[in-house]
Amino acid sequence: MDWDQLELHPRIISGAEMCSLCPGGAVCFCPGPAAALRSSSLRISVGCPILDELLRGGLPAEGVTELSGESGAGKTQLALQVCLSVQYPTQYGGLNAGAVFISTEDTFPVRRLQQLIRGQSCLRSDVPPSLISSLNFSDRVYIEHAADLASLQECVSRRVPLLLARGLVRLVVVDSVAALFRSDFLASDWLERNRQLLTISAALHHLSREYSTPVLCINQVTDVFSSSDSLVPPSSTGTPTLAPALGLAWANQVMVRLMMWRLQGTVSRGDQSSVPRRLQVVFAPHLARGGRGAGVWREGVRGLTETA
Ligand SMILES: Nc1ncnc2c1ncn2[C@@H]1O[C@H](COP(=O)(O)OP(=O)(O)OP(=O)(O)O)[C@@H](O)[C@H]1O
Repeated sequence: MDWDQLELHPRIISGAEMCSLCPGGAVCFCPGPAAALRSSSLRISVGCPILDELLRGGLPAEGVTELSGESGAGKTQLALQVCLSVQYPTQYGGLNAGAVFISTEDTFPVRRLQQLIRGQSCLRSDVPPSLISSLNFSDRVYIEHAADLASLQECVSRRVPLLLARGLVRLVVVDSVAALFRSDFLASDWLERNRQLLTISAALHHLSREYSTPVLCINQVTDVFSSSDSLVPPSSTGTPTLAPALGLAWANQVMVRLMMWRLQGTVSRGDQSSVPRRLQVVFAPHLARGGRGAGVWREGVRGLTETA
């Protein structure tokens, strides 16, 4: 499969003048993706040099980045990893601050976070061990639960701004955006659903802009039966194909879209094995399309070397 030949997204993201977040004369909530990237060349390392290379340093330190993918792809694993990375000083790819993790579906995976914290000295061999052991990682991950849209709105408009204003956090993770929109609306409510989507995304953009903070939104995928709409084959033989959930109304609010999915087979390393994954850049104003293989290990998500 030549991944770069995939028809990834219908819209064009090219010049500094084009704001992909506010198409068609809609009310503009944002400075546009290129402006957001111009204002800061800072990136948050995702904790692995191979994946950072794909992302030209990591996640942009401003704007809304979406990570979508099928269940079990490793989206939450990568998001947790970034919640730790952001705590390092900037020379190690962090922003020297904590993260707020808004969980909308499952209970927050506390034990897995603790395992990832213990694995930092293995994952982050670029960081002095004394620095790793001096950081109280778990004290700087703030967990919020939002079981419905009203709670999410309350969270992003009241509690999260307090954390940001006090300088306690510099990363907002929402895991996941799709869950609430799937549970709170019937298919016939699409107009109200889109209105709520824009309200939530406006609040997230406001947080990002006001506090110079990156927002990472986890999204799920839906089956797509038209080949022209499809983004990703779930496997080499797979039909139907998969596309991020929530449609174009949401896609147009996102500055960077990444996808992650499981491939077939197994990769091994020492006493561990993993289902191989792929992290793919679907669109981003500063990145070429491309992807890298990855595995989920005890210490976290790592890109695979070409020979792995
Ligand atoms: N301790 C661990 N060691 C190795 N791999 C792990 C560990 N914990 C989880 N994983 C891997 O991560 C996968 C789950 O990843 P994750 O929870 O990030 O999925 P997801 O993409 O967020 O899925 P969903 O949309 O269902 O929440 C497991 O299926 C397993 O392969």
